[in-house]
Formats: sequence, C-alpha cells, structure tokens
Amino acid sequence: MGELAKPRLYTLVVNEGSGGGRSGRELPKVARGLRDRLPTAEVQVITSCSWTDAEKLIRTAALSARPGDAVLVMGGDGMAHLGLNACAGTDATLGIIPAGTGNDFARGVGVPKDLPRAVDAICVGATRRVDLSHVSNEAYPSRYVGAVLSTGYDARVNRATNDISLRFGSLSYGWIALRELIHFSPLQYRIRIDGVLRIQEAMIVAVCNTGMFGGGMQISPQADPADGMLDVTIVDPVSRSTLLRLLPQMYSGNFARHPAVQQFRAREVEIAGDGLFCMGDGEELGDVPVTVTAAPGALKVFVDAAHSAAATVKQ
Ligand SMILES: Nc1ncnc2c1ncn2[C@@H]1O[C@H](COP(=O)(O)OP(=O)(O)OP(=O)(O)O)[C@@H](O)[C@H]1O
Repeated sequence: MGELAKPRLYTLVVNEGSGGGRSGRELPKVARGLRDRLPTAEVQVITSCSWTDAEKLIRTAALSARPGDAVLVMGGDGMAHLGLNACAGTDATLGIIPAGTGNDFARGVGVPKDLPRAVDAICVGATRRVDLSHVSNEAYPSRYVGAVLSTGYDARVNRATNDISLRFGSLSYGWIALRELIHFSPLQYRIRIDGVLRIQEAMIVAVCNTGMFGGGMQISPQADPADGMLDVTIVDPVSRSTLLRLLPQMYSGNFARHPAVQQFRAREVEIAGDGLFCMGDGEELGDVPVTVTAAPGALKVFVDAAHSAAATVKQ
C-alpha cells in the first residue's frame, strides 16, 4: 500500500507580547479560526519566548516545509522580519497575522489589517510574490528587509523608541522624535545609487521595498513591492523646524512634495558615512557601510485576494 499523503502543515509562531499584548489576547481566536477553516490541514501553534527563540522556531519551520506548507507569524514588523528571512528562497509560503504596533510590511504587501480577515486570507490561499531588499554589511553579511532600511534621523528615532519602549512601554513616537531632534544635525553620507556616487549631507536616507515605516508613515509613497526595484528617499539638510513640520506630513505622503525630498529608483544602493547605523523593519541591523540590492519576487506571501491583481488563489 502506498504511503498516505501528509496533510499540509501550517506552523504558526507567535510573539504574545506584540502590540502591547494584543497578540497573546487574540491568539485563541486566531488559532480556532485557522483550525476551523483548514480542517484537512495540520495547524501547529507555537509560542516563542524570546527573539532568538522565535528566529529558531520560524527558521526550522521554513527549512522543513514541503511545497504547499506555510509558515505563519503572529506579531509586528519584527516577527514579519524573521518570517520573511526564513521563508525567502524556501518552499514555504509566509502568512502574517498582523498583531503588532506597526505592521508596516504586512500593510505594504496587502495583508488585511483586521485579524479575522488576515486569517481568512491565509485560509482562502491567495498568494502573491513580492520583492525583498537584500542587505549586506559587516554585522549581517546576508539579510533581507521587507519594508524600509533607514540610516538617518529616522533610524535614531527608531532605535530610541525600541530602547525606551522596553522600559516604559507607552512613551509616544512623537515625544521621542522631538527629543532626538534637539540634538540632531545633518549627517555626512557617501551614497552610491546604481553606481552613481553622491557625497552629501542629509537628514534621512531610507531604502524602501514597501513605502511605510514607523506605523504608517509614508517615507516612500510610490514604492511598489512587486516592481523589482528599490525606492530611495533622501531628505536634504533642512532646519529642525522644517523637519518637524515634514514628519506629520509623512502620514499623508505629502512630505514627498517638499523640495528637500529627493526620490530615486534603483537596483543597488551602497551607503557609507561615519557614525551611521541601519534599522531594518524596525530592528537594529549594525553599522554602515551597507549594500542594499533588490531581490525581485524573493518571497511568496498570503494576501487579501481582493488587494491585488497579482494575487492568485490556489487551494
Ligand atoms: N517571545 C518573543 N518572540 C519574539 N520577539 C520577542 C518576544 N518577546 C519579546 N520580543 C521582542 O519583541 C520585538 C518584536 O516585536 P514585534 O515586532 O513582533 O511586535 P511590536 O514591536 O509590537 O510591533 P512592530 O514591530 O510592528 O512595531 C523584538 O524587538 C523582540 O526583541
């Protein structure tokens, strides 16, 4: 007698602390939804106890995935970052249950914001291939970023927000942005965009695959995660008060119209400069020099079927 075909395996790795504990609170409903809607599949739910643990669990699931299996992460951009790094170049399709505070990558590729709808998208099986940014520096010789790699004022605010939220939890991004601005002056950059060298001072240099960071701030309103290209946003030196006025305009995308904001599309970007460091998908990724290369179609991800004509429904 032939071996019975194994059921599809959906491995869900959860950071229960994401989104200020929302992830843990919503987990029972999400797990029940997946099991009810995928009766012929095996749904495994694993709770991670740390970043390192989550990375190991997600990577193991992705490496052992057979075609048709899925690796699901429940949390914010940090968990999505681990998921996309584990799934890129494997047989696993990534599913994101966006239960974090930011969820910028999920939003940028077309994962529904609403948790029951995100579960629904996974169960329906609508998938899409999206690009990633391949990042290489001394700390991370080979890493993918799904949303935005930032290196300037934005990176400093991001790092400070991560540090402080660990201790106090509720201090707002706006307060930290103001505090960082008081001491901030333009940074000296050497940027090579598809081979063309620019030596300049800048407030912000961000390399984007999807267009948002910081929980919905549109650093690159035009970015398309399926165009095979990177989008680079440079904010030239401006006064502190101008930068302060520009920041809220990122929520509408209007900031990109300011004359100090330059945007480029490229396949490869190299960034160097004294004292600069990288934040990717909200996580600290070491110092520059860094090379960022477009990785077209590197990831298969579950999305809202209605979101994109590029989505294909298979089940
Ligand atoms: N069990 C855990 N699994 C994974 N990460 C954890 C865990 N406990 C704490 N962390 C920390 O949580 C952060 C990742 O959280 P995640 O991105 O999932 O949610 P968030 O921070 O609420 O949302 P966002 O990143 O979208 O703002 C990491 O910085 C990591 O160090």
